[in-house]
Amino acid sequence: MYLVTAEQMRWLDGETIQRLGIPAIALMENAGRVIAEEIVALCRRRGEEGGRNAADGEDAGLKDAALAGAAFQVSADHALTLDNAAAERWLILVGKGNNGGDGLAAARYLRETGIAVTLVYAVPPESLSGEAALQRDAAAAMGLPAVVYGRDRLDLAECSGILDALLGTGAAGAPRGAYAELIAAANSSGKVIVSADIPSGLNADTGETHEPCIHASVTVCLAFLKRGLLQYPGSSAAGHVKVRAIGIPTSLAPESGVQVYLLTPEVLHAHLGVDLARRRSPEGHKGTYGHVLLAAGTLRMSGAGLLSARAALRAGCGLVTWALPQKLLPAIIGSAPELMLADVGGNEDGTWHAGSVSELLKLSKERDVLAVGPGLGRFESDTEWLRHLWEGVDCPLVIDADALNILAETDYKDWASRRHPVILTPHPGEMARLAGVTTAEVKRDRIGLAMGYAKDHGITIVLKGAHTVIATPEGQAYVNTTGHPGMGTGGAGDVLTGMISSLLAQGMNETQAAAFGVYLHGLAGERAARQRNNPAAIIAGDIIEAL
Ligand SMILES: NC(=O)C1=CN([C@@H]2O[C@H](COP(=O)(O)OP(=O)(O)OC[C@H]3O[C@@H](n4cnc5c(N)ncnc54)[C@H](O)[C@@H]3O)[C@@H](O)[C@H]2O)[C@@H](O)CC1
Ligand SMILES: [K+]
Repeated sequence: MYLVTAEQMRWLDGETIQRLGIPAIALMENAGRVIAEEIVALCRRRGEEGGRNAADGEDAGLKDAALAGAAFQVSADHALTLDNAAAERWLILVGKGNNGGDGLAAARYLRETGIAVTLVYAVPPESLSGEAALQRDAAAAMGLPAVVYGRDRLDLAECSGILDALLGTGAAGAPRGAYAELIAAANSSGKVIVSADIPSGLNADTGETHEPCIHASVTVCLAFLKRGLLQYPGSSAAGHVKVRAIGIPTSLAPESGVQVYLLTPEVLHAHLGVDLARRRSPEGHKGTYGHVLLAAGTLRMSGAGLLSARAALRAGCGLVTWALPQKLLPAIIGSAPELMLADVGGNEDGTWHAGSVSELLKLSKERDVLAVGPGLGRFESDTEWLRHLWEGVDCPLVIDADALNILAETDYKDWASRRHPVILTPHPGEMARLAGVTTAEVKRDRIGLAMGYAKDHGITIVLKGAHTVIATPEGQAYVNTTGHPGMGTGGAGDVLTGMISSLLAQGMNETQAAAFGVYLHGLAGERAARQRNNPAAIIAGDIIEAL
């Protein structure tokens, strides 16, 4: 599934209208219809929860008896049929553009089901133009009641739900005037809100929410997912997102320049070529599945290394060698018998020493991946140390945690010189240090920033957080959907580093390893949450055990 920008969406709309010859009003009719269907579905769920369909059994019995002898059967349009329609009163907030037009079309379909609707125009209806004006006239001809905000009396307390069709992908900047007032009033009404396409007040590309922004329970996203719906805080404002087709062919998408995908099993398999079944050769042995070298851990943060190493093994590689300061050895020996340990010297207090670089370079010759960073800490001349690894290690590099902070401080930026792939796995704070911006700037557009950085530097970025973004050197990005807030726990990132390294060692390319690693990590977190019965109880080790 694609994730588009507002500009790409405009291009796709335009091509459908011009190249395919589908009139814009037809697309708007489809939009109105699918929005109405989702509102009906929501009302039905609400009715069922309220136990209002208690008499259904009796009805069904009668219908069965009547149909038993019938040769000819007719059924109503189920998607637009609602038993308790008379109990519903919806306000349709209508903006000036095509988003408002979608709302007007939806209002007509809703009225057909028996739901009472009132149109609330944010601007005088005379100011609507194009297809939106056609919809305005159709609604008026059908006799739908309408008020104009600021001119007529309006009481939001009298409705059972609100359709937000104020602003869509054509919005520019923070909602102004009547738009802002209606958004604020809708949010404070306590009523259920459904947004047409995107919540009004949301930046469709970045997920930034302007002040004010609609807080919807459901967003009926039209044709293609908009990037902003997958980025926070936009994700929270959108509520449950339903993507509905309106007649714009998916086959046009590649030409629109879209480069961002939702990370689903289908994308992993069909687009990225990942073998989801993870078949192993009957002839395979530990040497077949790759060997990870991990440089991680200090005396005070030995757990980070241990978690990474164990996660790598659980993710399927044949062997893991953990290179660590000598002082850690007595504490670690026996804690994970499957691991190989390599003493690389170090300081008296159990921290790393820059002199370890020659031993690491030697060790890396026999290994398929070097993962560096979890619990590494900082030490004297660490920037030189990392530069030597960068230049000298003849296999893919995965760089995490403190190693990212070291990298951010080096002036060594000869990224293109590496023959083998580099994967960086920053959280937003580390990403900010790498890119020389603030954490707030990273969060303002996680997808855009990760894509730009990965492409500029020819590396793969795994920007962690809710909906982790994987950005490739070729300029594509994948946005993850697995996982949950319970995974915000110490060590979860170390586990991910181990998993990605393990998949690389098993022969996946850097995009496959990063994307599949992130996806599996989230899935394992979900399984761990089910096993514990509560996401809050999860610790990083549970994620490893759930693999
Ligand atoms: N063919 C198409 O283009 C289709 C578009 N669709 C709908 O059309 C939407 C995009 O429509 P438009 O491009 O007309 O734009 P919008 O309907 O999103 O809104 C643009 C209008 O809102 C006003 N406006 C913009 N920013 C504002 C702000 N900050 N404060 C107050 N007023 C502001 C301006 O008057 C502008 O004309 C989509 O989100 C979707 O809902 C659908 O009807 C399907 C087909
Ligand atoms: K909207």
